[in-house]
Amino acid sequence: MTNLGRWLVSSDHAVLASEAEARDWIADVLSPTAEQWARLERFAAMLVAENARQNLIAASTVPNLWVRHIADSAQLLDLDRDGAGLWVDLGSGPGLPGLVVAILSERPVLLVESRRRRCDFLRDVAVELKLRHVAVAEARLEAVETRPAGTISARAFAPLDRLIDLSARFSTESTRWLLPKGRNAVKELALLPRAWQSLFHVEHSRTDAESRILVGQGRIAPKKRGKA
Ligand SMILES: C[S@@+](CC[C@H](N)C(=O)[O-])C[C@H]1O[C@@H](n2cnc3c(N)ncnc32)[C@H](O)[C@@H]1O
Repeated sequence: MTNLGRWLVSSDHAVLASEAEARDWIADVLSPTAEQWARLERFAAMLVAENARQNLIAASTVPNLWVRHIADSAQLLDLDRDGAGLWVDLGSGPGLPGLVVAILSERPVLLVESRRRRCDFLRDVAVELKLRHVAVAEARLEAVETRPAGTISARAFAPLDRLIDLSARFSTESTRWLLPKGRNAVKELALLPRAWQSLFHVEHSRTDAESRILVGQGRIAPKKRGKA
């Protein structure tokens, strides 16, 4: 670890450079069972097929699906090995990272997604892959009933201060925050209130040399709002 500004940053490591490397990394680090591999393959196939019907992932990323989406999601599990309790994935879209987490672990997972067609896909995958520990909240996050989250993840969901503000009510002292934030991670972190910043450190992404993942632990009090 090194210090970058006020934050501890994990050591740099080689990024996954090919689809084969992404698969090997998942196999080596997360040791999926044969059944989990089969589910992961089926999810990948369903995602590509559904992408022809609705815009779920950029077409340019399909040839690199395992690096850009599957391993990119799976790396969050590696950062949460001792995690427990409900995993809440905000703005799950096609289940990235939420469905990958559900396939590779037995953690109960709540996928929060406001768009109906995306929720239809999430439910179809959960039924087809018999992921009984997955629930889909088809709603805006703002309308989802508060419950304690063991882990909160959000990929490409909202600017950092907004996503934390919207989801703070789900956090407890033991909540782990896993927020892939691309190239602007440190900049976004620097804009947070100091009290929030201190809960986070910065990890390098395995899938993009420039991308970072904000990893935090603890309860964040939602901002106080005046009466409308
Ligand atoms: C850019 S997509 C990212 C999807 C997925 N996490 C990924 O990385 O591929 C953002 C998703 O968040 C959903 N979303 C945006 N605002 C939301 C809200 N307030 N509550 C629930 N879902 C929301 C959108 O419908 C969309 O599917």
